[in-house]
Amino acid sequence: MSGQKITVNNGVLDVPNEPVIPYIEGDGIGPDIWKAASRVIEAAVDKAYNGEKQIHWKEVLAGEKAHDKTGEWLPEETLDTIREYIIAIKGPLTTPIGGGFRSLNVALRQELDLYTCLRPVRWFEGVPSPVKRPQDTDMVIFRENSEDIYAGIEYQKGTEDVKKLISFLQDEMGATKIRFPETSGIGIKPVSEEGTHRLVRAAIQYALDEGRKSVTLVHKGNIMKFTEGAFKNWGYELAEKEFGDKVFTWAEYDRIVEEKGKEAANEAQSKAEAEGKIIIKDSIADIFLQQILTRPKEFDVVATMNLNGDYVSDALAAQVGGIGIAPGANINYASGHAIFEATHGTAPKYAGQDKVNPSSVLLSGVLMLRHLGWGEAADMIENSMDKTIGGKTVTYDFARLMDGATEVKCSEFGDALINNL
Ligand SMILES: NC(=O)C1=CN([C@@H]2O[C@H](COP(=O)(O)OP(=O)(O)OC[C@H]3O[C@@H](n4cnc5c(N)ncnc54)[C@H](OP(=O)(O)O)[C@@H]3O)[C@@H](O)[C@H]2O)C=CC1
Ligand SMILES: O=C(O)CCC(=O)C(=O)O
Ligand SMILES: [Mg+2]
Repeated sequence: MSGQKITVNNGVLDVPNEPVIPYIEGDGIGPDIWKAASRVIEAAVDKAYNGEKQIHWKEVLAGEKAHDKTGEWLPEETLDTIREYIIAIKGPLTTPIGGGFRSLNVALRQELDLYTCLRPVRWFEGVPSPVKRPQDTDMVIFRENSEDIYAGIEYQKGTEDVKKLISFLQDEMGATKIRFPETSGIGIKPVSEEGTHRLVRAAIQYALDEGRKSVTLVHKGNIMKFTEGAFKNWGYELAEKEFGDKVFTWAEYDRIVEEKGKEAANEAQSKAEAEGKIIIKDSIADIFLQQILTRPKEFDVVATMNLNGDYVSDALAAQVGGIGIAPGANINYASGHAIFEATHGTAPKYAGQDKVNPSSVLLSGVLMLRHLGWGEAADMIENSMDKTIGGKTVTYDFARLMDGATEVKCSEFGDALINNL
């Protein structure tokens, strides 16, 4: 196979003109969307660089295809290949509910320590949305990707393990609030200072690099004090310690209120805003879900834990047209490793129908191109998307919400995008 390896030095990528990029096709709708999206990416790269740059795709196996071919759901070879080639892209993978194997998506993130799940949420001209002003939603989610209840530390009802754990909690830790100990399953929620620091650091650095206005720490710290509440406190501490006068935090605001009153605190915040400092604030997760809908302009970069980030990603995607157009990336900023993937899953009822919207995985490819420094090709795809959707040539998910749309198949939408490059 031709092509060269991407290398990384101190977290900085060295990208050859013909990089080898591993891809996982994915389960369910994966093959359909990958086929359409990869063709568009190839065409855009070819056009943007007059054939001087080219991606050499290298298929790696995971999920049902891997199981059929190798008997394993996530072969070690797949992990080794992604470790070696640094950057990869994937389609969605199925996770059984309530039993069976644990999420392969989560396993990939954990194995490669891809601690940031980056999910930008913005509206594209012409995309149908359930809100009146979808253009007001422009946020970038930094979801912690390696900890929380999502880590998969769980014990099933009735097992020896759960009995042992419940006895330990009751007899040695003084827990009195397990309501039905005989019939409980137990899940564990690890949230660490280190994990919080590296995620919040990445979010603030992104806000500075991209000229964003604020970072909101989203948590349920009033109820889960030592996990979600600690996330908030550690986030503020990190912001003040590492970013100093580049930020103004609501923790600082509260201190000014205590010392000098509210008016002085408001003045200090206004001054910080005028000086272009990043405002670091926080919001409790339940009210946050209301406010992103009612006052989306007040939010910009969002840093949160794993489960909150999962919920918030799909909720915000809805505001800008739905999960069919919601990209993402899983990144370790220190090692340089990254896997780009859509926010949505395998949508099994549409598998093999060449029907669904390939935009989420395609826009994940756009994020990947930007990450590689190939912004010209990325811009070209986004412009083509504006033009194609603006011309009302769309897949079923948008067509059902638009008047006068031409509904096309997944592959045909890919063709239209290529024509409009
Ligand atoms: N990163 C990953 O690989 C992820 C994997 N999953 C896994 O996927 C499986 C299915 O999960 P499920 O809860 O059904 O969620 P999905 O995201 O797979 O699908 C839910 C619904 O979202 C809409 N949708 C999803 N993708 C598209 C698309 N490309 N274009 C248009 N509409 C789309 C469809 O809506 P409608 O019915 O309205 O047409 C679909 O029925 C599970 O096993 C889950 O664990 C889930 C999320 C992420
Ligand atoms: O791993 C899964 O099956 C679901 C993951 C998910 O919903 C997400 O990461 O957004
Ligand atoms: Mg999800």
